[in-house]
Amino acid sequence: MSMVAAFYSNKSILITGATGFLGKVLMEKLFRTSPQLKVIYILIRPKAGQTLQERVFQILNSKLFEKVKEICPNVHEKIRPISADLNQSDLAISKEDMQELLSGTNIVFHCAATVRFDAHLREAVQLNVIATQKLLLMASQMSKLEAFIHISTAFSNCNLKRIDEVIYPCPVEPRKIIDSMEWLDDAIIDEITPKLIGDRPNTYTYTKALGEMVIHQESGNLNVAIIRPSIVGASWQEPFPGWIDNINGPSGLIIASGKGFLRSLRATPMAIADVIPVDTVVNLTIAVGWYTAVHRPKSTLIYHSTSGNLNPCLWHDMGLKVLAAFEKIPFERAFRRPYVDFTTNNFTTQYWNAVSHWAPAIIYDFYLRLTGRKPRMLKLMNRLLRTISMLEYFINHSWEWSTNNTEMLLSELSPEDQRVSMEVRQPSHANHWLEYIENYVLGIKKYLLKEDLAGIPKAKEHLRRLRNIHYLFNTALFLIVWRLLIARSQTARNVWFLIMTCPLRQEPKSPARR
Ligand SMILES: CCCCCCCCCCCCCCCCCCCCCCCC(=O)SCCNC(=O)CCNC(=O)[C@H](O)C(C)(C)COP(=O)(O)OP(=O)(O)OC[C@H]1O[C@@H](n2cnc3c(N)ncnc32)[C@H](O)[C@@H]1OP(=O)(O)O
Ligand SMILES: NC(=O)C1=CN([C@@H]2O[C@H](COP(=O)(O)OP(=O)(O)OC[C@H]3O[C@@H](n4cnc5c(N)ncnc54)[C@H](OP(=O)(O)O)[C@@H]3O)[C@@H](O)[C@H]2O)C=CC1
Repeated sequence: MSMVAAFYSNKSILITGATGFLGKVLMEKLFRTSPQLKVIYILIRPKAGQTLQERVFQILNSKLFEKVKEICPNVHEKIRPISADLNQSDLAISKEDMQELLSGTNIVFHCAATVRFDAHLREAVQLNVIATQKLLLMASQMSKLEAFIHISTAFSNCNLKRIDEVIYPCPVEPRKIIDSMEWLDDAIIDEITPKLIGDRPNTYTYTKALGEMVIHQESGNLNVAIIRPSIVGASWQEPFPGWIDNINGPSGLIIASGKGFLRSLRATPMAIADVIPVDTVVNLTIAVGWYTAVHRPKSTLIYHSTSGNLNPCLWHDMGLKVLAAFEKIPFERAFRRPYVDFTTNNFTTQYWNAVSHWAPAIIYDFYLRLTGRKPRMLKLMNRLLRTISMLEYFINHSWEWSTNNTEMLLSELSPEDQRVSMEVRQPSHANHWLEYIENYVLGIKKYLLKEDLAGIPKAKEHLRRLRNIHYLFNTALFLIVWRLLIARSQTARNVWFLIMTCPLRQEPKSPARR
C-alpha cells in the first residue's frame, strides 16, 4: 500500500458534496485505495422523493463503484449518511449526528457548492460562503481533526490573468456581504450584484473567492488547505477512462455538438482549454489531505490543479479532437452532422446563430407542426444559446496559474504515490489529449446519454444520410437562388451565358496545343 493510501487506514473522513461529480470520485478512490479506512461520513440532503439510504444505494450501484465493491465488499457499512442541508443556518444536522461528527472526524473534504453560473447572489453566498463558515466552526470543535481540505476553483480570481497560489483580497469583506444578505431584499441584491462581482463573470466565481477569504480569516488553528481545480472533465484513468455523470463544463457542449444542435461557438481558438481530468483532481486532493495532516504547514497552502502550464491544449485543437472523436463514436439520432465553427466577433456570431441555429430550428418546428406534432426545436435552441452565453467567458480567455505548491507536494510523494498523481504531467503521451477526448466522448455516450455501443454503425449510417440531405439541400438552394437571379438580373444572365459558352470557345484551341 502506498504511503498516502496507508495514511487513510482507520481514519474517519467527512465529505460534503459526496453526491456530486467530484465528491463521488473522491469517495470511490478513498475506498478503493484505502479499504481499511474506518468510515466516510457524508453530509447529504433528501432529494426528489429519495431517502438518504436510497441516494447512497444509487451511488453504490453505479458503474463508478463496481471495482470498489470487489475490493471492499462491505463498503455500504463504511458509508454513514448524515442528513444535512447546508442551506440551513444550523446545517440541519441532528444533535446526535453532530456529536458523532465532532468526536470522530479526522479529515474533512468540503466539496459541496452551488456551481451554477446564474445562481442568485443570496443563494450562492449561502452555500459557497456561509456554509463554508459554518463548517469551519464545526471543524474547530472536532477533537480529532487533522486536516480540513476546501475545494475551490481556479477561476475564483478569473478577473486576473496570472494567478498565484495565494488568497487575493476581496474589495468588500465577506462578513459584510454575509451580514447584508440578512437584511437586503432580493430586488436590492439584484441591483448591487453587478457592482459586487465587478469584472468577474458570475456569482459563482465571486462567491468562491469569498469562500476562500472566509477560510483564510476564520480557520484559526486548523490545518487547512485549498484546492483550485480548473475545468473538471471526465476521468483520465481511474477507476476507468471516461467516467462522467453530469453535463457541467464542457460535457453539455460536447453533447450539443455531437447531436448536431451546436453549430457555431464564440470562442478564441488560441486560448488554452484548461481542462483537468476528475481523477487527477481527486489524486491531488487525497495527497493534500495526507500532506496537510502529516506535515502541518504553518500557513494555509493553496494548490492549483490545472493542465495549461504543463500540458496545454488550445480550444481550437480540443475542438478538432472532439470532432474527430465523433467520427469514430457518433451519437445516436443526431439532428444535424456534427460540425462547429468558432466565431470571434459579434457580427459573425449573430450571423451564424441566425443561419446555423435559429433557421434550422424554425424549419424543423414548421415540419413538426405540419406533421401534427408540438414544435420544440426553437425553445431548445434558445436554451442552448443561453447556456453558451454563460460559458463563453471561459472559452475566450486564457489564464496562467502558478503551481509551485502542487510541484512541491508531488516532490514529497513516494515514487508510487507520484505515479498515480501525475498523469496530466506526462509529456511522453504524444496522443495524451486525443486519447483523453476519445474516452471522454465515449464516456458521455455510455454514462450520460446511456446509448448502446452496438448502435454505432446505425448512428454512422444516420450521419451519412444527413450528409447526403445536406448536399442535396445546398444544391437545391443554389439552383433556386441562381434561377431567381437569372430571371431578374441581366448581369447574372450575361455571367451565365459566359460560363456556358466558355468551354465551346476554347475548343478550337485544344488541337493546336496538343
Ligand atoms: C475549428 C474548430 C472546431 C470546433 C469544434 C468544436 C467541437 C465542440 C466541442 C465543444 C467543447 C467546448 C466546450 C467549452 C466549454 C467551456 C466550459 C467552461 C466551464 C468553466 C468551468 C468553470 C469551472 C468551475 O469552477 S464550475 C463547474 C462548472 N459549472 C457549470 O458548468 C455550470 C454551468 N451551468 C449553469 O450554470 C446552468 O446550468 C445554466 C445557467 C447554464 C442553465 O441553467 P437553466 O436554469 O437554464 O437550466 P438547467 O436546468 O441547469 O439546464 C437547462 C438546459 O441547459 C442544458 N445545460 C445545462 N448546462 C449545460 C452545459 N454546460 N452545456 C450544455 N447544455 C447545458 C441542460 O441540459 C438543460 O437542457 P434541457 O434540454 O432543458 O434538458
Ligand atoms: N465541476 C467543475 O468543473 C469544477 C468544480 N469545482 C468545485 O468542485 C466542487 C465540487 O463540484 P462538482 O462536484 O462539480 O459539483 P456538483 O454540482 O456535481 O456537486 C455539488 C454537490 O454539493 C451538494 N450540495 C449542494 N447544495 C447542497 C446543500 N444545500 N446541502 C448539502 N449539499 C449540497 C450537492 O448535493 P445534491 O446532490 O443534494 O444536490 C452535490 O453533492 C465544488 O466546490 C466546485 O466549486 C471547481 C472547479 C471546477
